[in-house]
Amino acid sequence: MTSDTLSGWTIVFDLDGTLVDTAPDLHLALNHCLSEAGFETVPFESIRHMIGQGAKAMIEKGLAFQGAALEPAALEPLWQSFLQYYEANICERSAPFKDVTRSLGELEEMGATLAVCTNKTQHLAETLIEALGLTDRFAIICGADSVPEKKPSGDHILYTVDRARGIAEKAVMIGDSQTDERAARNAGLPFVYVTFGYGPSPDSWDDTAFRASSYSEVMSAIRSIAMA
Ligand SMILES: O=C(O)COP(=O)(O)O
Ligand SMILES: [Mg+2]
Repeated sequence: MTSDTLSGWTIVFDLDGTLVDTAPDLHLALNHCLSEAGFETVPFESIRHMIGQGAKAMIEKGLAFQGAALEPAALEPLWQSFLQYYEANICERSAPFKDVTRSLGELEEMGATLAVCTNKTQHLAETLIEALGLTDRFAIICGADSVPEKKPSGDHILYTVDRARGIAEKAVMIGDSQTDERAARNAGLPFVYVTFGYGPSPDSWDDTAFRASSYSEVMSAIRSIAMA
């Protein structure tokens, strides 16, 4: 591939489970807020299925895991406690997945613009990416609270592409969950599903969806999309 193969292309990445393995730190923060409020903690193996729709949804799933539920107002203090703990301990054990840093560099060399579209809050997403030294890689980081409707709304992705000064016709979404796949479909973007994240895997596949079990497969998928 020539060095400008991806010129004009915007590659949009989900954050948790796609760029960064955040499960260990999210697990500690979730258990902190649950136990502080007098609930049981949840085992690490269960956390993967609770990530992907934002922190509030994760806390609700942590409660449901033990047969509990709270009204929105009663959930608020747990959410605040989660946010406070997580912000202070956001990058204790979190790390980019294998080959992420190298692949981002290669995409940049090929002329692509890189962006993050995440259901994390804007502040937490920026804090994590900064802690990992990756801020300069991205034209834009677009958190759930910086758009009117978060993923699975396609608008979250389209807004991200627009703010990265890209165009939807030359954009790809990379993500680890059904939420990402639905958002990509709603936005009309090709989608690359990474199998090493937290899932759940998409419930529908068409010819615009690719499956990648490593960053080298992510790179191949992006190449075939751009060359189609
Ligand atoms: O924090 C979450 O639950 C989701 O974040 P993601 O959209 O980056 O996967
Ligand atoms: Mg994710």
